[in-house]
This record gives sequence, C-alpha cells and structure tokens, in this order.
Amino acid sequence: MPEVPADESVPQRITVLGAGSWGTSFAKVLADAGRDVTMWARRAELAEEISECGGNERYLPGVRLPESLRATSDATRALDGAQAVVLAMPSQTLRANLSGWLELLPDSGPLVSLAKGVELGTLKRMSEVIVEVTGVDERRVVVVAGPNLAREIATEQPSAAVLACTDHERAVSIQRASFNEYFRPYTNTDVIGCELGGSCKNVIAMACGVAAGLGYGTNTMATLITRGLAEIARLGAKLGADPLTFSGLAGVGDLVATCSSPLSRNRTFGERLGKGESLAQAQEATGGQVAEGVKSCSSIRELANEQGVDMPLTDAMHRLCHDGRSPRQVGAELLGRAKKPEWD
Ligand SMILES: NC(=O)C1=CN([C@@H]2O[C@H](COP(=O)(O)OP(=O)(O)OC[C@H]3O[C@@H](n4cnc5c(N)ncnc54)[C@H](O)[C@@H]3O)[C@@H](O)[C@H]2O)C=CC1
Ligand SMILES: O=C(CO)COP(=O)(O)O
Repeated sequence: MPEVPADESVPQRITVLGAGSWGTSFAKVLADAGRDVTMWARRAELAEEISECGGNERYLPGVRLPESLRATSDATRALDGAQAVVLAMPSQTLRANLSGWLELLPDSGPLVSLAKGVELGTLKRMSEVIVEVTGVDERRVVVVAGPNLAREIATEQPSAAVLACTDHERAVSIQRASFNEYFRPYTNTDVIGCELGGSCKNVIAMACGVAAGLGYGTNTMATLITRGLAEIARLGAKLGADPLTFSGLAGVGDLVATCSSPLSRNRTFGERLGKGESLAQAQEATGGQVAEGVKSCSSIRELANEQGVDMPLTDAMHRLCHDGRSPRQVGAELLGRAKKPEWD
C-alpha cells in the first residue's frame, strides 16, 4: 500500500455511490490506496455480497475485493462521515439520484464524478448537472476521465487516469487519495475538455463496433478514431476546452482504449448493431449495463447543432440508433459526404 502523508487535505473516509462496474472498481482503487471506503448499492443483496463475500459477480465476475471495502443499500449510512463522495451511476440517472441525496451530502469536500455522458434535454455535462442540482461551487467537483476500462483496473493492470477540477489543489487531493501500485492519476484543470473527451468517445466507440460488426478492419478503425478525434476537438474548441486535452489521456487515450477493446460496452453494443441486431436486442444483450453512447449520440448531436459544429460520426450514430437507418446506409452516407480538405 503506498504511503500517503498524513495530510488533512487528503480525504480518508470516502463514499462511492453506485456499485456497477466502474463504481466497484474505483472503490477498490481507493481502498487499495489506503482509504476507508463505503459503497452504496441500490440492491441490498449486492451490498451484502460486496461486504460479506468480497465480490460483485454481476459486474466484475471473479474479482476479489479488498476486505476493508464495505457496502450498504442505505444511503444515509453510506454517507455518514464522508469526506469525499464519488458518484458512480449512468449519466442519465445522475440528476434523479443526486436530488434524492441532497440532505445527506457533506457540506465540504470533493464530489467526484465518474460518469461519461451528456444529459438529454439540458445538454449539460455531468459536472454542470452536479453544480446545478446541489448548488455547490464548481471547484468542489472533480471529474475522472481517461482510458479506464473497469475490469482491467479491477484486475490491477497498470492504468493512468485524469482527475479534472477547476481547483488544482482539489484535484491533487483526490490524486493523493487514489494513487496506488497500479493506478496513476494525473491532474488537469480543463474540466470541459476532459468531460467532452469521455462522453464523445463513447459514440465513436459505438461507430468502431458497428464497423467491426460489418467485418471491416484496421484502416476503417483508424479512420474512425482519427476523424472521431477531429470532431470531438472541434466541439471542444467551440465550448472553450483546452485543445491539448484531446491529445492526452482523456482524449486520444480514452478513444483508443474504448474503440479497440472488446471489454467496452459501447463498442460491443455497436458491434451487435453492425451484425444486424436491433437496438432492443443489443440493449437486452448488455445485461443491464450502460452503453452511454446510445443516448449521448443524441445529446451530443444536439449540442453540436446548437453550436454550429459539424460532427458527422455522432450524427450517423444518432441516425442508426434513433432514426431507423441501417449500418450500411449510415456507412454509405458518411462516405458520400461532400469532399473536403483534412483540416478546415
Ligand atoms: N465501466 C467502465 O469501464 C467505465 C465506466 N465509466 C462511466 O461510469 C458511469 C457508470 O458506469 P458503470 O459503473 O460502468 O455502470 P454500470 O451499468 O456497470 O452500473 C451502474 C450503477 O448505477 C446504479 N444506478 C443507480 N441508479 C440507477 C438507475 N436509475 N438506472 C440504472 N442504474 C442505476 C446501478 O445500480 C449500478 O450500480 C457511466 O457513465 C460510464 O460511462 C467510466 C469509465 C469506465
Ligand atoms: O469509459 C470507459 C473506458 O474508459 C468504459 O467504456 P464502456 O462504457 O464502453 O465500457
């Protein structure tokens, strides 16, 4: 266990709200870094399995969790004494969940967001939703981004992440609270860029999955990743992100990991669509786990339209998921677009 200096700015008692794959894996990261971690799970049986059996077979089969990790389905108990709170649920459910916990959240300390998505309807990033619902200063909100496939981290494969916060010191406090032998977090003050990178890459990963499902190879994947990065960076530039962020872990890093890995739910979802499954069939097959890109392709597309930013791949994924187009049709539409220089 790495030595963390006894420093009051490093939260010791941390609550993770949400016990899906990333919530559980991130709770393990924190516990392995020496923190005192309590998880909240929606289902009492899952809370019991984590506390009593040291596992979460539905989300992370075969993974042994640290003995120190406790879980409860009682949010009041989970949040009692929390010095930092980690929010680990799907983007489209964050607002409703958070609204139910307002009275229980600590008055100070970081609120850490793991979710990668843009809210339907409001088109807000998750840190914006947190600030709006709780009324906290944005400098309390820390966003976790980067190439972080939950299962790889839960099996202690070396990984890096980005902790983004407009308050550098706050990001450093979570960095010190979470680093361990296999998890190396960097800090970044560009919250907008990190959140956009994490949300938009889910849509591009779906596109790569569709291409794989259609039987296409490496040239197609490389094209989708590269042109995906170009459209993400265009949106980021318009919304005030630091362009450098997109060449970092939250940009190209997460894009490469998610677009290439069979562990990615978004890529797998796209692959099923590419093989001819319907949206409902692909949804059924994910076993209740979230593929954020399915909804974010619509919210990001709307955000891009609002900002006058061209995002053809995101638009294509929206047409495929929600507008009745087939994978081959959207492929043909993309290739048939007006010819243009690589850089506008
Ligand atoms: N799994 C991964 O590898 C990574 C996931 N993320 C992001 O973290 C967020 C959470 O993802 P996961 O933990 O993987 O999701 P998951 O689908 O594995 O688990 C979601 C968790 O949220 C809980 N939840 C609370 N309210 C819910 C509701 N109304 N509907 C559905 N579930 C609800 C579920 O019970 C479950 O514990 C997502 O935004 C995802 O994009 C980010 C990095 C890595
Ligand atoms: O965000 C992720 C990796 O960084 C996880 O991607 P999926 O949600 O597609 O599994």
